[in-house]
Amino acid sequence: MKVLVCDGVSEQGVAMLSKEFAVEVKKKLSPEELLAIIPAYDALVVRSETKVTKAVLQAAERLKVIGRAGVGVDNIDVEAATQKGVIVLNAPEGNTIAATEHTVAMMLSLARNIPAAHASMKNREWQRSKYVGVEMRGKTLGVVGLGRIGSGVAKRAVALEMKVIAYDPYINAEHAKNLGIELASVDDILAQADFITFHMPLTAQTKYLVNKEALAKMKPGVRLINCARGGIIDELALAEALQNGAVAGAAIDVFEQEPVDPGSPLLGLDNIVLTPHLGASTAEAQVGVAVDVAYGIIAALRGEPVTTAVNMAPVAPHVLKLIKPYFNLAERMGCTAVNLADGPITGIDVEYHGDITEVDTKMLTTAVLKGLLNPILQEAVNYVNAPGLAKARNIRVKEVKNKEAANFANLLTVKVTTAQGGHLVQGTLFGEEERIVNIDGHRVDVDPRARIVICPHINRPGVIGTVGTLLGEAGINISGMQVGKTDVSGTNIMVLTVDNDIPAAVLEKVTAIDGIFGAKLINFNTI
Ligand SMILES: NC(=O)c1ccc[n+]([C@@H]2O[C@H](COP(=O)([O-])OP(=O)(O)OC[C@H]3O[C@@H](n4cnc5c(N)ncnc54)[C@H](O)[C@@H]3O)[C@@H](O)[C@H]2O)c1
Ligand SMILES: O=C(O)[C@H](O)COP(=O)(O)O
Repeated sequence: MKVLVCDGVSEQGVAMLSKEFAVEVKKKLSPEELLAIIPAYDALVVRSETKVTKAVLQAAERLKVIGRAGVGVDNIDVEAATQKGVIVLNAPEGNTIAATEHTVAMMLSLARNIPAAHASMKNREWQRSKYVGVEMRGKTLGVVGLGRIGSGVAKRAVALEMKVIAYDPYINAEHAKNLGIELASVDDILAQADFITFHMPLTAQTKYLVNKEALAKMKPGVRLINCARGGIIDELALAEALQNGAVAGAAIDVFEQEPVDPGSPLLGLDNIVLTPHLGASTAEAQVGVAVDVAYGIIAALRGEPVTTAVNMAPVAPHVLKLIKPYFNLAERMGCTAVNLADGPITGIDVEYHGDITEVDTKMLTTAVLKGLLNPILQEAVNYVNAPGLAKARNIRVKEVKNKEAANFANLLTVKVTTAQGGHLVQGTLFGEEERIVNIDGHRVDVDPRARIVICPHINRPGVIGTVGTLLGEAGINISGMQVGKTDVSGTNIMVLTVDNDIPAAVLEKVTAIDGIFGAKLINFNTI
């Protein structure tokens, strides 16, 4: 597997990736250079500089995962990635403190004119009256976007004895109350705040949230801070408001175009504090995001679920802990079920029994789909594209939960429906060991990690021996064997563990044995 690392990603993360994959670090690639080399890579790691466009994704024949060493994924065409089944993951927490502290530093620098005073002194001047500032205590801070960074800024502003009001359509009043602040509408914030800081992603809803009209509603002499994303503030409108004094000052870390156009009107203003997208640029944050993203890339390339994927439903850590041991089992059960199916699958029912029913099991159902679709599709099926691929093939997927689990702490059941009828596979964990415990009503105890042959047959003397002899003559060693404890009268199932792959012609001969209904070889080693 080959990993391409672009932008300045910390060495710690690169070292983690290098232990497992062939890693190449290439900084400052032009869009054309990226387009030319991307077909060779299985994974791509970026920060905010590299633009992962639709064209890049179209050219990326082998790409399985894009890791963003940071929060914002607006430089990645996530929709195009999802359509292609490419996982996009980020490192949402590693730079929270860095961006929070940078915001506070920007706010204080702005209030006390520190950058301008510093520049003046470097110019051999001593201008005390020119740089009189304002205090934070008693001022109202409006926080727009009360997520990780917004909440961190609010907490620190409370410590500065500011009155904090916040707007976030997805945050409840309890969260605000715990921070010692109040929720408010955008209009309330515009009308009341002395300082307003923005901490939400750039979306269709947030683009130019601060435009001419919004600026006109603000308190005269307001100060604005944007350490979230360029484009939340209309820069031309802001420049005008800074020039005419409606806005007393602004502290801006992120810009509509990065690097900033040298002709930008913001660059010529005195009442502005500017930094070149430095919010996440601390030593600690860069190690944090690089290590987090490396863990994500490693999991994704191993085919394991990724907790920080942005184009998959997120999984809470306590849920992941409970369901993670079942991922391989679920995938192998899906693989078994599709191998048993005797025609196109029209429906899949995944039933959960036991304590596992208390948590969200959607990702396990996706693991079943992954195992079921991978053997039959040309393209690689993963946790991102599996549900969409099932839907595109008109396969109905249903989850059923029942807390009671007969004989097992937790039991997974996969039922596939075909025009010919259906098949059933049940599995569980014995301690940490995965086991398939039922196939089509026949109780078995199969370790789903090796190469197995499943043969349904008539329950009468001589049938099993004939299969053994035939495989032996074909040079296939049988290293394990299970015969179902049957609940189904007249028929049974044998599951043979074999050491070699079996040629199709030999499987056909096994199927042709009188009393054998079929012979399906499943090589779990390929999962
Ligand atoms: N300057 C930097 O270097 C730097 C560093 C880290 C993060 N960021 C950016 O800061 C922003 C916040 O990051 P975070 O980690 O706190 O993200 P987060 O996901 O924890 O918080 C974002 C918040 O925005 C809210 N939100 C969404 N739409 C909104 C809307 N229309 N109005 C108001 N609120 C809305 C969400 O509910 C959420 O609570 C992101 O844009 C991120 O890319 C910048
Ligand atoms: O979204 C983020 O994480 C920040 O904007 C940081 O971007 P950077 O990794 O390019 O510094």
